[in-house]
Amino acid sequence: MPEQIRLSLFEMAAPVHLSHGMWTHPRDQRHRIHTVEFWTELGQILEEGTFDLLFLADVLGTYDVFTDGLSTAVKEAFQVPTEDPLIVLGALASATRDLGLAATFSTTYEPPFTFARRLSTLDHLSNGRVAWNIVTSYLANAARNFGLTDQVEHDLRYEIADEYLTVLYRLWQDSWRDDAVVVDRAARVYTDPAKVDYINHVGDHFSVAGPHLSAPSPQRTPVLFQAGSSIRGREFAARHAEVVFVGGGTKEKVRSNIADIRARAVEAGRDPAHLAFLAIAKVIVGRTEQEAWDKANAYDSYRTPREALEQPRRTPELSRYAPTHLIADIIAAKDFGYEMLIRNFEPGQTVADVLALQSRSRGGEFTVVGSPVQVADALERWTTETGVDGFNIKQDVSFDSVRDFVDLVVPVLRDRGLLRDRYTPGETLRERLFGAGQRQPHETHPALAEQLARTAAAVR
Ligand SMILES: Cc1cc2nc3c(=O)[nH]c(=O)nc-3n(C[C@H](O)[C@H](O)[C@H](O)COP(=O)(O)O)c2cc1C
Repeated sequence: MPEQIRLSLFEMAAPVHLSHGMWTHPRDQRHRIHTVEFWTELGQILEEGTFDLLFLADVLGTYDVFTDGLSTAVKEAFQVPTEDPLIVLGALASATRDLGLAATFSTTYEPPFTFARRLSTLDHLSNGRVAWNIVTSYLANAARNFGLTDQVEHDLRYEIADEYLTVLYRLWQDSWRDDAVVVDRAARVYTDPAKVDYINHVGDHFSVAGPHLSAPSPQRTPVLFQAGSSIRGREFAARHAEVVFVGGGTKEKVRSNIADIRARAVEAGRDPAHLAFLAIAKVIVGRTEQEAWDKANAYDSYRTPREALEQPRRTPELSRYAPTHLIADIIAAKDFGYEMLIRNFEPGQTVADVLALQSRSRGGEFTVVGSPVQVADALERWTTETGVDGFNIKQDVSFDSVRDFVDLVVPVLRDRGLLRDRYTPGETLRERLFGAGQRQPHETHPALAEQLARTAAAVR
């Protein structure tokens, strides 16, 4: 049986995540993101297509980085207005039964104790379907929303995040034993006090006594996602992530990103086979290739021109450089958005190489326009040639893009044995991604490795 392709839908509780301008398409439904009905409908389509999970991105500030301040971001609905993804996941826990539910949360601004409880609650309510994408946040406006004048320095953010994770692991894994809750009415013991403990963490950035307020949830530690691209970000991913989002670019670049992170995982004492990788993919499918291209061209007429949004936002303004300018030099100068260049390109490439690739792939990442068989071929080729385990699929028009994918591509993937045709009842998200019985992180993951070391020390 061939390896199954992992499918995640890449979304955000906002009218625009990455599909600039597509909210102007008459069929787009994202103006309804603040309604339970929108998420219920999306969740049901994804479960019909037996997607592994829905992933919601998040930011804690606005993109007031354009020359006109706030205006462009607000007019274009560019990641604003945006609703709290963790609350959306709560609604989805009830509206769906099997779909994995993943959201971004930043380790830079809100303390770990309350966040630990929120995720445990979601893991309980969803019967173990929750995943967390760990970010440290990159928007200056977010810093100003939390009492700071500017962002915490990049590598320090990751240092804080490391300690944040240590606190969470101790709350999730150590604080309550599996059999702590007994609900023994006759003996008048709800929870056995010998099986719940303080964590008494005192570190450079956090001081948390515990105990954790939630009883152990099905996965205890939710499935951990990460997408760092800097050296420090990759080190962090190699240590903590179970699923890593790798950027697009060329197949060679994706392959080398995966090899790099797996090698760093070995250095961190982990089994590199216990990391899965998802690449961002944009898919436009029609019943025929012609229909798909007609759709792609029609969509293009609704997009906000790339120059109006993307260049000033996340990617260096490449027009300021000579075509022969080396990517390595832009990265070394840390020009605004340089992280995207690290993720997607090789230092030896030039500005001309980047521009050529961006225009070929309509956005610098894996894009496929075609018939159902052509799309399935491309997805299959990408997994075998790069080693990614699956895709984080973007929508142009919600719900049409995912509806097309489920109606047209999913049957082909199922025929080829690349996608399940039903879910396994009662499995947690981690079991779905890493195999039956894997409810908690693998033994070499720090969530467990550190706990095992502490238990061994206590026994000695
Ligand atoms: C698929 C994907 C999803 C991401 N989602 C978010 C997100 O929701 N919120 C966020 O602040 N950053 C998000 N990022 C950005 C990364 O977390 C990270 O900040 C960025 O890749 C730069 O890496 P660095 O911090 O290691 O330099 C995402 C990146 C990728 C590739």
